[in-house]
Amino acid sequence: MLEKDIEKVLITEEEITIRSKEIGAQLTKDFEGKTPLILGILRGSIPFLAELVKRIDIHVEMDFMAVSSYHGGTKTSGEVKMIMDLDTPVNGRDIIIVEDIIDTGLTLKYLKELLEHRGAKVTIVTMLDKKEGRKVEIEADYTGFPIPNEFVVGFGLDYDEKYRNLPYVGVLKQEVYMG
Ligand SMILES: O=P(O)(O)OC[C@H]1O[C@H](OP(=O)(O)OP(=O)(O)O)[C@H](O)[C@@H]1O
Ligand code: HPA
Repeated sequence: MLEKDIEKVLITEEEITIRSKEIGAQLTKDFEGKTPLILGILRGSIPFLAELVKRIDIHVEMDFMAVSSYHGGTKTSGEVKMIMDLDTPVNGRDIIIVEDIIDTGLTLKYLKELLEHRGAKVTIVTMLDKKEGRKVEIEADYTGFPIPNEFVVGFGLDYDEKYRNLPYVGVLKQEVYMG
């Protein structure tokens, strides 16, 4: 049903599962002896976060923040808005931010600076990295997949709040944007 709107699949469900296991194993090693706070950024990160946390074999805590830099469609507004903040102190904590994608970098730069300002030690994990989209300098510590400069949907990523529930990452057919 939804598949009819997809031009091409960029990353399959199986590839995401395999990569999540690899990153989870790496985080398990790198954070051994610590209890990091896994911080999911709503809403897009949820499917990837769910894959990833199952592969981390140390104690973690989980929390969520919601910010928004997109007002629907495929264009960024250039400004990041806080929608839902943490209500616990993070001073001195190891925080692992989990994101679905870094594109312009605006969202993560804002979040990283905010949390560091509050005294946290911030590590960034992203499922996708669209390097050509960058407007500000920010790098992930762990990346699932680099992707080309195309608008993608699926596995959490939306177009106008739709397609988040696709079990893979893909590119929409042009006619979908034309309505
Ligand atoms: O690097 P950037 O250009 O800032 O883009 C990345 C951010 O944009 C999307 O979120 P969005 O604000 O659309 O919210 P959502 O997760 O609810 O879709 C995505 O989930 C990232 O959080
Ligand atoms: O390519 C994208 N797709 C969906 N949401 C996004 N937010 C930033 N880049 C993207």
